[in-house]
Amino acid sequence: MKMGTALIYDEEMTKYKLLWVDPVCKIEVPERLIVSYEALVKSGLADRCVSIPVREATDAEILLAHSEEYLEAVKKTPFMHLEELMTFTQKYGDVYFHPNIYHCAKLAVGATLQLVDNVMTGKVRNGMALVRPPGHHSQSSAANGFCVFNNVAIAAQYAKKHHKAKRVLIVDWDVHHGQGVQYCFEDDPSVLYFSWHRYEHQSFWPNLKESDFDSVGSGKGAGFNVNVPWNKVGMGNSDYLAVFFHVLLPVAYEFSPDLVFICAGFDSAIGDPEGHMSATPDIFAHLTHLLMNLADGKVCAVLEGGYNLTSLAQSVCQTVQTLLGDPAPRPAQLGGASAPFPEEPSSKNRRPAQQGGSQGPEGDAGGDAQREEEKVEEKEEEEIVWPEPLRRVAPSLRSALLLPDAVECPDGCARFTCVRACSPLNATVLLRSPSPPQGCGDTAGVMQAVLGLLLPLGYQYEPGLVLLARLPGYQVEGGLWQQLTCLLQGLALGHTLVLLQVIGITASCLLGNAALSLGPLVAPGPEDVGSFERLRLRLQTDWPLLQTTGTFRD
Ligand SMILES: CC(O)(O)NCCCCN
Ligand SMILES: [Zn+2]
Repeated sequence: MKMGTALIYDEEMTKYKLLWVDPVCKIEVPERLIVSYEALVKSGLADRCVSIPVREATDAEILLAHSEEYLEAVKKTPFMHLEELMTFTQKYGDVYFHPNIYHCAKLAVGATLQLVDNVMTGKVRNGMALVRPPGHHSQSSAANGFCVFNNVAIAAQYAKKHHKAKRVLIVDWDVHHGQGVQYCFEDDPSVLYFSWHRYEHQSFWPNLKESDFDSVGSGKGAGFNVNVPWNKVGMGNSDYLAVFFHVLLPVAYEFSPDLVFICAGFDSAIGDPEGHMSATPDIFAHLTHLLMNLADGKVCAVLEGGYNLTSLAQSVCQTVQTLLGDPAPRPAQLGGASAPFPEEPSSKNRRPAQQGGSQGPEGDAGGDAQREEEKVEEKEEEEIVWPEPLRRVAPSLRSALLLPDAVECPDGCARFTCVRACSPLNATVLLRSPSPPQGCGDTAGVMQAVLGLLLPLGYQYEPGLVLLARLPGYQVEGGLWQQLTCLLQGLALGHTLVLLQVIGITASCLLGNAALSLGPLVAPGPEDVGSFERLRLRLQTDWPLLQTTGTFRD
């Protein structure tokens, strides 16, 4: 199984900015990329990644999701002077142009396609493209929401065309609805688009009726568009995990994609001036981990939004460190709606005053009003603090095995005589016993129980150790066993003790490899569904993460 995480970034994409006063666009600053990349370098994560160079997208690639006339119009912007750029910008909503933004937009698409090439050809297992301008709002003939070309929509079309991808999953955890992606794949059953987004009954930007939960796609694409609108702010870690367990993951496993994109916008993190959500940066480690066993681990994360420079940098690091295979941290603040953090934070996580950005033309009238508004906003922002994510240390030895002498030790594992001796991340005790009877329960039913019961319970219980036993009588077939072994490593900081008869397929998971895809799942049997639902209803009063109805009623 291929290892390695690609990181695609080029500082050229920091070389455009807002050239006039625009209170809506002033948050989209070059520093977003700078602080993210610097945090990856400072934490040592950048060095652990495979650095892949960016390239410019070709016209043909851009035309996979945009019209000729739009591309031709954008091609003219490098030669425009300020007034022409402002006039051109007026044609679109909540976006700005700059003489260098066309070049950067081609690099953002090209970087995303480089990531797809390296993942789909197995040169790396997964990766992240740190790009700007973002993409998920731009449409066939329109720039929108700081986006010029739709990086992920183009890349999904590209993966289908050039890498024969049959089913592509796009998970959009940005706090804004990526309507550009939804429009692009509206009637396409080969691309499943999932988005949660701040909505507040259509009162939040982009104020679209089609961002509501009843937009499910059309024609052959009906059912392949999943919108989760947040009708209030302050959604937290429990809400995000509950949506993954009870909505996204069952659909994603049934869809069984051969490639996963993440529209990785971090304005859904705490402290963001757009999102006003309460989820802490460490939650992106868990969201990433829960997606990494789809598509045989082929995950391409592409930066979208994120405007609090502190939570953005922390969230990017949490995401990349998980793509690298490090165990996820203990999730903070689980158990129902997020509670306000203690007054005295362990660190001063504050949004630094915006450097650079919108210095309008001299003597502009808006200056004082804008400074007033900024003071109000800064004050509001100042109150939001959160704990610094804990350092996640991956032990040098990932997996150790206690084996009978005659049994060969799989590559990458270490034979040990006692767990304490080498304090590995996980450990396995191999039991000698007659070959196990065949599996029980159907795959879909077991996966439904894993996603809808076992994982929510496990996250709420926060065990110090996960004990996995594959013993006679209650066998699950290999692919399921791998999914279970991988998914449960998101708990207990990855400390997993496995008791089993057969080592091969399990060792691969314990070494951090992705579980093999289960293939498209059929509906679980009615008796499974019934017993599962009765159990969930009985348990949910004690385990809020099992709740699926009360959580979302606004
Ligand atoms: C990429 C993005 O989703 O963060 N853009 C947000 C634009 C907001 C305009 N009011
Ligand atoms: Zn956004």
